[in-house]
Amino acid sequence: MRQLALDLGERSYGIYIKEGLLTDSQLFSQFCRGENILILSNDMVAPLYFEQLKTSLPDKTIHQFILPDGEIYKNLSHYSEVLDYLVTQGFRRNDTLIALGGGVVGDLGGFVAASYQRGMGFIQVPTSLLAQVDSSVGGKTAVNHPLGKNMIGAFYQPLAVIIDTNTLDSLPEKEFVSGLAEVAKYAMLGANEVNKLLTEDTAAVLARDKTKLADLIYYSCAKKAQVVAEDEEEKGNRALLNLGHTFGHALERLTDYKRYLHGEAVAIGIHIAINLSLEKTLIAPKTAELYRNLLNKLGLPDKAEIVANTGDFLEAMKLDKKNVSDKYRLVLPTDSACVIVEEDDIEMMGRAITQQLVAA
Ligand SMILES: NC(=O)c1ccc[n+]([C@@H]2O[C@H](COP(=O)([O-])OP(=O)(O)OC[C@H]3O[C@@H](n4cnc5c(N)ncnc54)[C@H](O)[C@@H]3O)[C@@H](O)[C@H]2O)c1
Ligand SMILES: O=C(O)C(=O)C[C@@H](O)[C@H](O)[C@H](O)COP(=O)(O)O
Ligand SMILES: [Zn+2]
Repeated sequence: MRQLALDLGERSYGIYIKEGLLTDSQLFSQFCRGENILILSNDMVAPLYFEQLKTSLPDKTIHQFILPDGEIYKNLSHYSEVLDYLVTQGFRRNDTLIALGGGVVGDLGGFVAASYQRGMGFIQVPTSLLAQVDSSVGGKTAVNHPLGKNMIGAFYQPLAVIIDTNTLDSLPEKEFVSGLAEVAKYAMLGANEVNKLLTEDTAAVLARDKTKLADLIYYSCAKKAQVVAEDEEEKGNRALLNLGHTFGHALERLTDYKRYLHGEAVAIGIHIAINLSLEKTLIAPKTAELYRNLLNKLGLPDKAEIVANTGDFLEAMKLDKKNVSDKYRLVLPTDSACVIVEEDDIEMMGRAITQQLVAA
């Protein structure tokens, strides 16, 4: 088993990566608190994996809550439905919520766990690539508001992240590729092992070679754990993990969370960030080309088909959580890793956005 720790003092936790962990009852019994367990999942993932997970919890009373599948359901109304269930079933603070699914289930479930009786036990069991390399680690939990992505949430760390890499066998290709955007992000943030796997073993990664994937997940989580351990609540360098997200989140919001998967929107957002880095001469054209080629080779989109003007984009970007003043706070790639810059040149940002838009 590959294993990592996210070092947060008394709230440190382990990230466990191996094929078949869904049925590892020893591992689950180590982290499940209380008598009652709520397995939160959705109507795509639950039919595939709920029963397996249930066998790992023989001594507990198991409840399930199944959300409809999709980003559009990561909202306050579904958050509230889960809370209603916990209250009416008499869950206690000492009980545990297990999020079984992709980032949507993990983000919504984490926010429920954070707020139910001011914090119940929480375990992340991510089943999509994106959730295994990114969303299950680091404690950002949230739901969307119609006007802004992840607008309502909390920092709340899980007790453990248990990654069964076998679940990736059933993940649709488009979702798999979407997860690779966040992996490419780590490469651009200077995670050398991740970069090496993506560039030298591209075919094996795309063919979902088990060993390469386990390595990719391990090194991605290691990079994220290191950044979060140094800045849990995004007071500084954690914002680097937001590369591509200022524009990506605006794109998701302008398309009502329906048209682009999160990773797809982030990939387009990274291209916009590269455009800005080029204009500000923060990056050499050769490095920019390398990054663009990497994203293209992974099968990610580079242009958004959207009926919106740059004004709509810039308006949506105003709600970005990184902003601390009237300026936009952006993460921009350089020849080595990325930098955080404050920007208020609307014209320049408009040009960078326009280059990645095509008429729908
Ligand atoms: N909290 C964080 O740090 C963080 C980081 C990155 C992304 N996110 C959030 O995560 C979400 C995106 O996550 P996602 O890409 O996992 O989306 P998702 O949760 O919608 O899952 C993607 C799709 O794959 C399906 N699926 C998941 N696992 C499967 C499996 N093993 N087999 C078959 N189908 C499976 C899901 O039902 C869904 O249809 C966004 O809401 C994004 O904002 C959060
Ligand atoms: O963990 C982080 O920090 C990230 O920024 C990871 C992102 O991939 C993720 O999409 C996150 O949910 C974005 O956070 P937000 O604060 O911009 O909503
Ligand atoms: Zn993301």
